[in-house]
Amino acid sequence: MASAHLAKTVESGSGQLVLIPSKISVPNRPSKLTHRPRLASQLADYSTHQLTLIHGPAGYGKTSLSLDWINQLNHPVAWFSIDSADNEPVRFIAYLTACLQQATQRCPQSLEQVLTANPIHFESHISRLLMELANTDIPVLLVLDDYHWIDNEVIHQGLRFLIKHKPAFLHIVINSRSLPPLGLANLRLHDQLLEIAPDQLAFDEDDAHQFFADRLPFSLTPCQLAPLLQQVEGWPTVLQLIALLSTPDIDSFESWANEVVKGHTYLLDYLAEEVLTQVSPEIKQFLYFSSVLDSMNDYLVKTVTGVENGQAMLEQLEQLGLFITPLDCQRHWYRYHPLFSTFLRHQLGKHYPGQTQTLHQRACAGWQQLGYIHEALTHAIAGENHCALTEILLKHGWSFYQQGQCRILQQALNSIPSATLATNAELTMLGAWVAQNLYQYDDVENLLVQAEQKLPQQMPQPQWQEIQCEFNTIRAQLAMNLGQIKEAQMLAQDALANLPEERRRIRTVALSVLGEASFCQGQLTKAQQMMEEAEQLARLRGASQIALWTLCQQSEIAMAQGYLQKAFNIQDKALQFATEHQVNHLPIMEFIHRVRAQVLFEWHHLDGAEKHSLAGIEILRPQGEHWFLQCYALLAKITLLRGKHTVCADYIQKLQQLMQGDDYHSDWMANAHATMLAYWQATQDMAAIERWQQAAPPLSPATNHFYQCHARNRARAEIYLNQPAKAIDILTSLQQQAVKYRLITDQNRNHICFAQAYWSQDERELALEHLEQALQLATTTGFISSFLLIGKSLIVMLKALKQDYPLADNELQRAERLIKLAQQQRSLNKSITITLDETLIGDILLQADIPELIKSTPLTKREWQVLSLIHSGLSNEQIAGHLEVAPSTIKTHIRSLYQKLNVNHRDEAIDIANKMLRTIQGD
Ligand SMILES: Nc1ncnc2c1ncn2[C@@H]1O[C@H](COP(=O)(O)OP(=O)(O)OP(=O)(O)O)[C@@H](O)[C@H]1O
Repeated sequence: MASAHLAKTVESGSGQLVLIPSKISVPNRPSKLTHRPRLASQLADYSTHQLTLIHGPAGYGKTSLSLDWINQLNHPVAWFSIDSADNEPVRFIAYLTACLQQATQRCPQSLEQVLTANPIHFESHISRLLMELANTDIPVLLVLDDYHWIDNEVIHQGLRFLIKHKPAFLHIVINSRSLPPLGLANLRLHDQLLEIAPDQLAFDEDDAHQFFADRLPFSLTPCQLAPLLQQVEGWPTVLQLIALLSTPDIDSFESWANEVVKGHTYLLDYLAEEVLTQVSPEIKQFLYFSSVLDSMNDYLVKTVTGVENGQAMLEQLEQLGLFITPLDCQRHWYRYHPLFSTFLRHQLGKHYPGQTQTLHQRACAGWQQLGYIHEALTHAIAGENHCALTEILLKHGWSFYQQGQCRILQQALNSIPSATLATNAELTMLGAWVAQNLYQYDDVENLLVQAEQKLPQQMPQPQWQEIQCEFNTIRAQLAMNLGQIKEAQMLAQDALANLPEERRRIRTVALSVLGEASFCQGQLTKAQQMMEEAEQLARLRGASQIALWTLCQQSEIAMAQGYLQKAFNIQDKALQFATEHQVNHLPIMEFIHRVRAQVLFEWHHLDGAEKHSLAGIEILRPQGEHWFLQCYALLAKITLLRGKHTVCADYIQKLQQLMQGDDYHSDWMANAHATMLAYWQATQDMAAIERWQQAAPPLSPATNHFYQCHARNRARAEIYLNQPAKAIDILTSLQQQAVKYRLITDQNRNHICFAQAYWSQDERELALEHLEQALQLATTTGFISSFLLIGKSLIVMLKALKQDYPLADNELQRAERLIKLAQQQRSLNKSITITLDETLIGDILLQADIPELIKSTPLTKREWQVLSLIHSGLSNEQIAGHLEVAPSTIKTHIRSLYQKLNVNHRDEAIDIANKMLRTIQGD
């Protein structure tokens, strides 16, 4: 705690020192002091040490920790709050004596002497003091708070003497920002020093959690707390500043915390008052100049600040507790606390305007000299050093790109004026690939067009043609990403025909574009071969982005072929590749996580699917929410199968919002629409389905999985809107194409849709035929979830299938597992959604709680039918029409039915049917 006392020596008329009582009183323990058990247990060991030293930068909680600690102890405490004026030996010894006298009620002579005799001999006075204090066995704690004010060697020497000769009952505690020269190394060596260092003083998550819980009207989750704590590196004063002025709701808390962390004026003022006032002008300038460095060593600080003794300066800053941390055991590398850095940079701008750029340029040269190119590039950007930027990018840009360092590349390229960039083909291509990689498609075309206006005049025609081929390959990839298959194919073919053999990297890209185009056109085998070849070439050239892209494509092809296990294994390869090449952060990794989530979802590994969808979102967070569409669609389907209505509704809303404002690739749209339709069906939102149907995009030839998905969405909408015949028409042509192009996964999905359509049309036999074929294909695909999305009616369909068809063992097992899962599934809509069917009657009769009469006097087949139709909400006339009999016949059936069910009204009959069905439906 910085002393609140005025550092004034008051002398009475007699020349006696008058002591300020509050400097030797233990400060009041603040009521909301956070108890820190981790540190308390360390301090509990104090009596076995000669000295306790609590050291750390300003406001790190040294005083607070001591106050909390002594509050737990039952001992007398001699407390001395030191300030700048106490650097005088006489004054220091007077206060030291007085606080000990006050705590022990002893040594009156020493006090008398020190207050009157002037000058005194420091060490002999301490000897006298110790003699007077002798013969007591009550433990006493002497706390010297803010010892960093002392730099008088006489006082240090006296204190070393005191520490060495102190009696056992006395324990000395020193709180200091700097490391005092009190023989610490020797004490450490003999295990005589109990030391609480800055990294221990910093608040950890437990401390911070308790601290905010005592102060805020809302609680912070670990996810909110951890990043904040990381940014402030546990510095209690900053947390106090955040808590003190925080508003009563969590949203403004976060923005306020953010403001403080970025360098709020209160924090800057605190540091200016508490820290800068205590350092020499040379140190101040060194701090300002070196603040442009995120980490530093002797060479760098010399290069940047111009000092001759860089290492000695760094060690001195550490010794003074100036928010500097060594980064290695040898203490060659250091860094400042990030908030202190912010503060220093602020001061640098204020006191040395115009100097910052020069310092960054020096730092850039320094890092380059040491061979750290990334750091050099950062400073070249900050120093707007165009020459250095161009030089570094031309020399190292592509290797940065291969390592996936697209963000810094983009920053660097953005720092070069666009007119300059356009005259450099290499940098333009680098920029275009970076933008395409970051999904900033508009920027790709802009960069290419600008260069096309300048470059042809700068070089011979053949060279320009070669460059244009490269430009067209980038455009081919872009067209592919935008779903313009023909355009992409044309550009890639042209590039391959005209690019020289030695341009291998770009030829590999063109090959992968052609592979993808083949895939989209239904040529799966050809696509697979091209992608494998492109993968090999990319691996040979160490082109990690292209290698990953081709692996993703291979995984998608395997999925389309129905080989989900193969797709899964390819994804493993991709994940392993990314780890080996340390490119797990690349935007393309979202693709891998997404396809992995799709497979896991199909296999009903919902937790795994969720994990990978969330991982995909995290990877694309810097790109913005637009790119979350696919992962949101997956998460919506997962929550739908889990029966989590509210969460699912949230995701559906997000999908709708994203699609309102943006244009997406057909693949993305089709997946999102499929999810939305499944949700509307589950919630029986027919109006939404109708609206979707009216605005649905037109059908395209379904040569690939996304056009198949799109057409199937149309068929699904027809089924849900009770137009199964229309659905069957769409599905029939869809299935023909799926068979023609060997799209097995789509065939599997189409069969499921067929089954649903025929079932709702009461075409039981055809429905079961398709269901059986779907089950057959599922032995290859491993499908579970696509079946479950049918909802509860899957139960009765599968029971009927089991009864009517001799199923192979593995199909039977899958059918039984599906029935179980469908029964356990929580639906979004709590109503009974399955209908009474003859297949279910056997199951129903086995239930314990059905009316006895049904068991003893079973319903006839007709009566079951009638009960089923009553349950479906049909009137007597409608039932008669449906069964093609006279209304009077239906009345007779109903009378008999009521008798057997022992009921008098229609509602009661419906109620019983509901109960019976619920036992089958589960939920
Ligand atoms: N255990 C704690 N509980 C609550 N607040 C704390 C605690 N430790 C530190 N703080 C907060 O941090 C601020 C600084 O703490 P403290 O004065 O103890 O630091 P210091 O290291 O002694 O500072 P200086 O270097 O200026 O002497 C306090 O005013 C308080 O708001």
